[in-house]
Amino acid sequence: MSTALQPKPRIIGQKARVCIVASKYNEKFTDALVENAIEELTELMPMARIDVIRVPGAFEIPVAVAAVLARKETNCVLALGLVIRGDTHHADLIGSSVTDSLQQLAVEHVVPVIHEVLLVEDEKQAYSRCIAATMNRGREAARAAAGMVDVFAEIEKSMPNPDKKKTK
Ligand SMILES: Nc1c(NC[C@H](O)[C@H](O)[C@H](O)CO)[nH]c(=O)[nH]c1=O
Ligand SMILES: CC(=O)[C@@H](O)COP(=O)(O)O
Repeated sequence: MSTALQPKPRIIGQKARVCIVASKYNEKFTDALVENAIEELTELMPMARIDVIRVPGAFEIPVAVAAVLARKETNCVLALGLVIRGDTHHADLIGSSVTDSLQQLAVEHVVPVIHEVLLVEDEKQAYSRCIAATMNRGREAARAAAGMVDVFAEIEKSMPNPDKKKTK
């Protein structure tokens, strides 16, 4: 399984609204995820408005994503967080519940939700994914977001939805 970053998608020239929902827990790492995601988004989607919402821990991410999607203003949500495995099963419970909820929200609202709520073994794994460049998951999130905004624009162009509001 490749852990390296996927190539950059093409630049999105249109306006779009993107929202980052990130947990604060393990702040040194989650702050770095957010910073990397914003830098990459700014390059790939220069016309996008980027909102950032911070929640206490990874478990709180899905409900905040739900609140954002309920407003129907956003083209893509990036969920960013870091769970470091402890001694109990708590980390796995959070990881699978967050994963299931994010996918359910994306499909239910038909809006891409990018999943970079990471579950790692230790700070070494966290460092290489949140702070170092080679496999930075904040940048990966931004690339996936730009790719999905492009995919949705293509779908809209080839199969216009007459019920859809004109602008987001
Ligand atoms: N241990 C980690 C947590 N734990 C906190 C939970 O996410 C949650 O805030 C709490 O259970 C209250 O509902 N969160 C992380 O994001 N990362 C961790 O390593
Ligand atoms: C994911 C957590 O909240 C976790 O760090 C808790 O640690 P432990 O499993 O040792 O209670």
